[in-house]
Amino acid sequence: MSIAQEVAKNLLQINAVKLSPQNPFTWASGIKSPIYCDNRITLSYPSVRDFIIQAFVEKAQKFEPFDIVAGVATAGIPHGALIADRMKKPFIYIREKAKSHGRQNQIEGIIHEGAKVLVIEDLISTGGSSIKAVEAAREAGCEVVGVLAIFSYGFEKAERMSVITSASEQFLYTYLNNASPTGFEASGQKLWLEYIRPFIDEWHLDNYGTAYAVINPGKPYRVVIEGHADEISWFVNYITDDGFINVIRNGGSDQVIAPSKRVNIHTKKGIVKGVFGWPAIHVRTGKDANLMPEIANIFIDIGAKNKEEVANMGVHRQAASRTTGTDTDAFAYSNGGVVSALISLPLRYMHTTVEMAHKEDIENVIRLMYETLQKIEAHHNFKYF
Ligand SMILES: O=P(O)(O)OC[C@H]1O[C@H](OP(=O)(O)OP(=O)(O)O)[C@H](O)[C@@H]1O
Repeated sequence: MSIAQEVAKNLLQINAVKLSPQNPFTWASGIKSPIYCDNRITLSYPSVRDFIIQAFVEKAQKFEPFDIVAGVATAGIPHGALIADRMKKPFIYIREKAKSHGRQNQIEGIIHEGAKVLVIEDLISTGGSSIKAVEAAREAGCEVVGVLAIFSYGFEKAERMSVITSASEQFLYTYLNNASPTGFEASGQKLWLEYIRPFIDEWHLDNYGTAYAVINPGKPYRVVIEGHADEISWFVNYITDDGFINVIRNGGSDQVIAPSKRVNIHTKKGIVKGVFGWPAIHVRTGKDANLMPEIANIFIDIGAKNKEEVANMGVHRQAASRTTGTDTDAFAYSNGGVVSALISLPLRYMHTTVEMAHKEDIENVIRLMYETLQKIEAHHNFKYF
């Protein structure tokens, strides 16, 4: 008889398997089931208990080396403690969530960062309880070497445990709901760093606006996983006399999908709500019959009656940064990012023999360069945070 068959036989003999087809049991996950296997009953039968603990220990040995046995509250606690005792290992247990009183712990017992932990459950149905325990151990800086249970119902959901944990899903939503427009990614980068910190050895920022983390620093062979921290957005480009806001792209924003979108305008005074307005279908006649959204004809309405009211709400033009097509780009991208700004001169007929600029504009550009340089102090930190 295999260990699995022996365990099943024992569970049936001690009446741990309960059937109630008329009045189904509710499992921890909320699933209604005609079967309930109460593994706690095994603890009341020394010979069954001993058999199960021995089987656990044999499986646990395959996960060596590990430092700590962790029981999942509550039914995983006694089994975990017995296994730890037999293997002469430290024991901890992990609650479903942190206590609201006392020391407010989710993990009870002594753990240390970098510890290798084997998690013990009594049973796995959806895997929800085990995953929460694994996440808690990971958040505490431990490495989970495996999860063992007396049995699993073999549900696909638990067999194929998602790589997306509730903590990573929560992070994703927090990250997505945080505004992180191109050039202003610091708050998003901070959220990412906060989430990733338990998994990394060190982190850095460069002058180019990159935040990066390193695992196993100093090793000769390196692999980079790269991702964008920025969100596409729009910048306020021009405010009309009657209080409408024209925009310019910040990143690859698509004007075709802009109309009818709700908008948050981030200002020094806080968020100003607005909408991308669009003329109604029945008034789009004549030359406007096939009107398509273009950068020049999309606009944000914040309910202001004129330019002054828009300004009073804290909405102002924002200069947009982009690839310049000049050698400024080469400076900006060199040596891990060099802080660069291109100051352009307004002119007409560029690259023709009649290229012309206004003397006043030339003077103002010189002044702008001078004032800008005056503002840069020695060792000025240009990093995002
Ligand atoms: O894989 P899952 O869908 O999470 O289900 C398994 C969990 O359900 C039971 O816990 P329950 O909360 O019923 O009891 P307990 O508090 O005694 O551990 C069982 O002990 C597991 O912990």
